[in-house]
Amino acid sequence: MNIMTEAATEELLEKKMNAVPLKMVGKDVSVYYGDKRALYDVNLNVRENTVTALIGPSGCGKSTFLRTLNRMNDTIDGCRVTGSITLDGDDVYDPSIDVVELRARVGMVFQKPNPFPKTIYENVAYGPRIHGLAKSKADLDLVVEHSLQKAGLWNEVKDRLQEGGTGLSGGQQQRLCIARAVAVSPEVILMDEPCSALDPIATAKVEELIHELRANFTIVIVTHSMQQAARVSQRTAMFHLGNLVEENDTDKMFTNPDDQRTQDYIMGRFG
Ligand SMILES: Nc1ncnc2c1ncn2[C@@H]1O[C@H](COP(=O)(O)OP(=O)(O)OP(=O)(O)O)[C@@H](O)[C@H]1O
Repeated sequence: MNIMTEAATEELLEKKMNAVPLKMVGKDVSVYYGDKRALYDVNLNVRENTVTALIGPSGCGKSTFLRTLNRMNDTIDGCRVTGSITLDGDDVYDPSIDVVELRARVGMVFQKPNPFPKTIYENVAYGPRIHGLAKSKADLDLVVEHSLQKAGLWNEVKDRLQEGGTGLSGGQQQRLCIARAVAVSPEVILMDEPCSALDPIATAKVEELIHELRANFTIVIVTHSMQQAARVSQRTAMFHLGNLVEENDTDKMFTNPDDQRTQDYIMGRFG
């Protein structure tokens, strides 16, 4: 019988994870809102075709870090980022980077479903059209269909593509936003508490979807729910007061974390 010691199991896990290529790398990332520092020298790797969950108490900097990955912080007045973030080895803050292009490669799904006030079809077709990803109307129809399929929404909407996206239920709207993100063939999808406005059934559907999307995309998700982090992610990063406390295999993080602060947070002792 082969009984592995805890240390051997951890070593094996680490070896396995180290074999997964790095998609995005954050090095010494600090973020300031005016004079206020929100992140302190964060070093965090995002691995390919992996779901990485960002957890930690309110205000610890999860969303701030998430937004550095596709430069959404650029849109906030007075926000300054130092350190470096790379995507496939390229600095995303390099002045020569086209930010629109970057956000197509690193897409985002927000907390509150925010479909455009347009038809279901147009919500999904808009991105591929502006990025020139479809050569003909037939091409575009296919992109729309495939994106809605990947978002697990096609069967529910295929007969009402010309109806308004805002007429869908909250859960359907969020899956429509996921279809919209997927439509431009991103490499990374950032999700900022994507289920916080959804009921348990819609949440379960989105979580199932995250599982499926991992085959084709790299996903980073901010969540307040530790159960959700445990269910959907393979890696978890714990933030506290703007610091990255620990980044680890999700199972290990929730059973035997390295840092006492993670243990305390998981046990509900703060936050
Ligand atoms: N636009 C902003 N202007 C000024 N300060 C900000 C801004 N956005 C965030 N902050 C501050 O930066 C810190 C980190 O906030 P952030 O939203 O990243 O935390 P979070 O962990 O995602 O929190 P929550 O779980 O409550 O969403 C907080 O102190 C917050 O008040």
